[in-house]
Amino acid sequence: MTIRAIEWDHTAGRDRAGAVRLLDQTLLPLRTEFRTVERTDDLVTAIRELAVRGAPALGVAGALGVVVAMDEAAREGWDEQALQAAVDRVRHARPTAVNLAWGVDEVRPLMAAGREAVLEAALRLAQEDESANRQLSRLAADWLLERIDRPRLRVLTHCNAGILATSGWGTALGVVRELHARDRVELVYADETRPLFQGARLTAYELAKEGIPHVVQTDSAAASTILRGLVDLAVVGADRIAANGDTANKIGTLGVALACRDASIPFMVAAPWSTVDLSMSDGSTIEIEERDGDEVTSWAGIRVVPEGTQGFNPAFDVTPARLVDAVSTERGVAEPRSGRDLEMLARATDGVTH
Ligand SMILES: CSC[C@@H](O)[C@@H](O)C(=O)COP(=O)(O)O
Repeated sequence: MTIRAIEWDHTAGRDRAGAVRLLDQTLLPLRTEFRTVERTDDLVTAIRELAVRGAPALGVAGALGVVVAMDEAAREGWDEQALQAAVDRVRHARPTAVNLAWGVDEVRPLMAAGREAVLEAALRLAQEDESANRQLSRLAADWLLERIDRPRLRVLTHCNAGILATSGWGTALGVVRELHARDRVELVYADETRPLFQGARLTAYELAKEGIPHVVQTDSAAASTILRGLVDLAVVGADRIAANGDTANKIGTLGVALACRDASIPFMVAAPWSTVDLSMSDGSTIEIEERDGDEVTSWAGIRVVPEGTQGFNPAFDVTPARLVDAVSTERGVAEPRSGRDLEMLARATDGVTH
């Protein structure tokens, strides 16, 4: 699958100076449509609506968002304060995935060097994301195949951590793709991922395109599927990983991890280093995005709860390090449950780039 969730279109935009091109993920899998974004607030809206989503893709959105803001400032005659405020709006569009702020912060210092320098850095960041994903997928597959003695693996995943959530290849689904390339996948159980169905709509879309055997199950089936012995491992992406291995990911991930622990099967997190937040020693201070309750109380625009009943809609949960067997990154595989956490991996690989 060669589709890109987010890229820079060099000739798009009103004056053909370039603009962000997003695959509108709110419409998949029924429609494949793209949004051309050349205004900061349209990018913020696209991020909030989840037209572009997934932590690594949000990192790219953050970095390219700085270019969008600079171009808009030039067009509209904004002063420096208005420009910086626009960049901040992108940076804070969603709170949980550290990649979004990271993407902005990576290129922001280059603003003084001019728009081309920022654009070049943002495009490099996107490229590096894809190569990081490929590397962490290879390392993850090696780790898993050393530990699970089966010709082909039955894999459970939650939400969407594939091509659509990154600038290419994918993280958790990148691991699945790597295993599939080695002819080691029997079946993927994709949790549908309520309330916005990233698993049913997006993960199934990617797996189908790749020809990887899969089924979609309700989120509430996951624990039972695991305890019935139908699954050999779970692999998920992450929005933020604290130094000790506590991991924020899509709501429902924690239940998967608890079931994996009870069944004594590996629970793996797959994420590029840009998702690791060493400034947080543990996950207790990770801000959990709370989304509109209507996403829970309605389905396809139809209200499914009684009038007057409110929805509660935390978008992420934090899985404690004690439940995380492995975190595969491009810098290596940490094993938080055994005490080999991200801090240790950082120290061991300081200065190592892949
Ligand atoms: C490689 S994507 C990792 C995570 O960002 C993903 O698992 C996830 O939870 C995405 O949530 P979303 O709300 O769709 O942005």
